[in-house]
Amino acid sequence: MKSLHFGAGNIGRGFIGKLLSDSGLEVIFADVNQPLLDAINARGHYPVKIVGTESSTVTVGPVSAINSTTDDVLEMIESVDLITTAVGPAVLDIIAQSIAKGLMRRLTNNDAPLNIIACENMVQATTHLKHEVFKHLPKSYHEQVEACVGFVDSAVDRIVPPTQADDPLEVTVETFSEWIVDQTQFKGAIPDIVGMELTDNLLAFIERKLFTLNTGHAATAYLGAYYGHKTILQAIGDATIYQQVKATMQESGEVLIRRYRFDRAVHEAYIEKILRRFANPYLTDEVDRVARQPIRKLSASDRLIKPLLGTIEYATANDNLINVIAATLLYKNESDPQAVELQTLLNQQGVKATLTHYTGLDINTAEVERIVAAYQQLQANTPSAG
Ligand SMILES: NC(=O)C1=CN([C@@H]2O[C@H](COP(=O)(O)OP(=O)(O)OC[C@H]3O[C@@H](n4cnc5c(N)ncnc54)[C@H](O)[C@@H]3O)[C@@H](O)[C@H]2O)C=CC1
Ligand SMILES: O=P(O)(O)OC[C@H]1O[C@](O)(CO)[C@@H](O)[C@@H]1O
Repeated sequence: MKSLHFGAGNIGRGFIGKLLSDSGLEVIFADVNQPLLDAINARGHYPVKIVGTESSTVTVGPVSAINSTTDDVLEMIESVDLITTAVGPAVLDIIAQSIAKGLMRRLTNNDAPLNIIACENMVQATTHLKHEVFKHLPKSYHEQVEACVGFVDSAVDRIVPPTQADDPLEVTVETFSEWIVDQTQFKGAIPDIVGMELTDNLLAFIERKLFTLNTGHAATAYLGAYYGHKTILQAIGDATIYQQVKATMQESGEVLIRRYRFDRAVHEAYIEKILRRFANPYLTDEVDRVARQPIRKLSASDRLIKPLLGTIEYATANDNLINVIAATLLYKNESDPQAVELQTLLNQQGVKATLTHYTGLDINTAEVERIVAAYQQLQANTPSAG
């Protein structure tokens, strides 16, 4: 079997590409980073360092790579058995056009089933990709694509920070990994991929990961930035932050327990495990990586506002979520375009208008007032640098 993976980055090489290769699939990466593509093709394999209490280095390959912006991708789509992505939610709309063109070429002479799995930190990312692909498909293709192409939603969980190694292909990953896919959305036989778990209740798993790992990680990052920490390890090692992160995850966890009837003790243990993952001393993860694109993370369907809306729905505690959202508004990073845009709007329109603009929260809700008050309190008590 042959698979095409869009995005030869941290997750692409460190997680999804590794699982596909470990399962015996021929892996072809599509990316826009030409030096990265050239390095992959020059060696045909790359090292993955797996770090935790037990650390090891494994070699992933044979692999090859093509440029995502060329017709090579269209040709590859004609013959592959599986497409996966890890490009970042915003890039899905870009690759959708290439996928649509590739499908049009494929379906003229190949109606074998093809499954597409977007592996992004985004709820139902593949369903979104499907809608974008269909925008670029003439209506005459819609029925055939619906019959032959599965767009499979997934939840992806492994912390993979940018490599610190001299070798640009080396990627360092934590021991933990979880890739869960919606088994009801496949067309044809479900590929047997080691580490790919099947479920018919994906939304519960997506929200469990988004509301626990990503919410907790965002809390660690934005509180870490506020208190002047550079790495996640430093931030989670700060007792003040640790307690607030844990309490935030418990608030978002209460929503999951009520919504999906999760076992309370099991979920508490899941939170504790994620806190230990954040404190992995072998993983060098930057606050700025986890805090990247704060506007995306303040959106209504993402890791901060979606759980907050759940606390409103179930009338449960949310003081810590409120405080983390306020800390997010204080996040500054001149090299992150979304962080710059956020601060610009705050300076131009003030907190309340900026908050409601990006989060979609109703300006008249008590939570908006409370976030503004928390923002002002944090601003007044900003820790001195150094
Ligand atoms: N890094 C992590 O720990 C985790 C990340 N994720 C998610 O995985 C996705 C990727 O994240 P990372 O691997 O960390 O990012 P990354 O920045 O390391 O990798 C993204 C890759 O996509 C490539 N790319 C950009 N535009 C492209 C295009 N048009 N066609 C093909 N490739 C293109 C980039 O050159 C880069 O190599 C994101 O949705 C992220 O939220 C999910 C779980 C863990
Ligand atoms: O990739 P994003 O959505 O910008 O945020 C990084 C998040 O992804 C992860 O890498 C894993 O989901 C976490 O480390 C972090 O919460």
